[in-house]
Amino acid sequence: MFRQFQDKLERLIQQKKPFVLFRKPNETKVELWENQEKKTARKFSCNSFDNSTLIEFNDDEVVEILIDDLPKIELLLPISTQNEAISYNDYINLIEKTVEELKSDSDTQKIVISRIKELDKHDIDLSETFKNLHQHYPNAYVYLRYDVEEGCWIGASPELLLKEENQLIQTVSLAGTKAKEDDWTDKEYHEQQVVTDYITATLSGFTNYIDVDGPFSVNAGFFEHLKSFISAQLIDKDKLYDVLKALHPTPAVGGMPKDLAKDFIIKNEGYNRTFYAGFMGYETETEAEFFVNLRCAKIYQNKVKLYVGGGIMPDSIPENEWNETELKSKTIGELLIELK
Ligand SMILES: C=C(O[C@@H]1C=C(C(=O)O)C=C[C@H]1O)C(=O)O
Repeated sequence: MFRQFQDKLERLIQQKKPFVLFRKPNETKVELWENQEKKTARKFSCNSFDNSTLIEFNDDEVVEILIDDLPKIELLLPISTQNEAISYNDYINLIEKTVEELKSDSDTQKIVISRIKELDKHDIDLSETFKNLHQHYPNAYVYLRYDVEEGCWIGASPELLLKEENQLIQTVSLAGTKAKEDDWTDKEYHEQQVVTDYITATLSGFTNYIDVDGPFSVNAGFFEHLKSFISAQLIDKDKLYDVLKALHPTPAVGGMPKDLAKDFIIKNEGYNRTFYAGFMGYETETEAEFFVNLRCAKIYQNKVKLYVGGGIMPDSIPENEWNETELKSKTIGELLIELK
């Protein structure tokens, strides 16, 4: 399999064709997918936050190898001339504005605000970075996606959006972030409950037997989150995409209510999230699994752009929100490996 994997990767790089590599949670193998531009039972999809872009790869010759055998990945990456990072002061003002919106008589209860943090790092070793993410985040969905126009995205998502197998569906409510040494407060429990309530209400139109287990405090590398495990029985298998569409963006990455929060984000955040906080995943004849594109970065020839955000509630403190995004930026930022 190693030879096949290497040949396929080399061919795709040479032909400048898009591809995606991913390692599912708790696995030790990495899969390589291309778009064969024909209808196949195996499909990988990647959807932008605002639903304006959907990328699909159909591939019935997916190859996989052990992560330790992942060869070098040498790509000609684009150069970024645009500085998209927001300053500390501008971010504080943005959070203040968001808190005002939440306290006003508008119906918004929660809005997730995010930013780009730029790192002056070049010559990233993509293969070694991928291996590093795999080792540090065994429970995450680790991926690398390349496209000549768009460039290279890499990430380690801690958040399952939807898994389906034999009509049993699973998802999680993941929200609330704290440093390991701190204690949880009502603010985070409330923030996470908003997500759980939204997910169960959304699923109730499509499923039977909804079960919620949690919330539990879970380790996310440099910090912790609150997480509930949700499962249910899908009534009609053909409605999987309807469930996905109805869930996305959950209040874990958008806000509540969904449309008001999304409008506020698009008007005020000051940059285009593109694929950050969108979702991606695969489906085969027997199962489907989609993750929220969080803890991700775009790798350029001359820099790295990290995408980080956090849920804002009426009692959020702007400085803490900046610190939370700094902490989240370490998930990928501290694990990047430069070429020797
Ligand atoms: C928005 C992000 O993370 C989400 C927001 C969280 C929060 O507000 O506490 C926690 C987990 C994620 O659902 C991110 O990592 O960029």
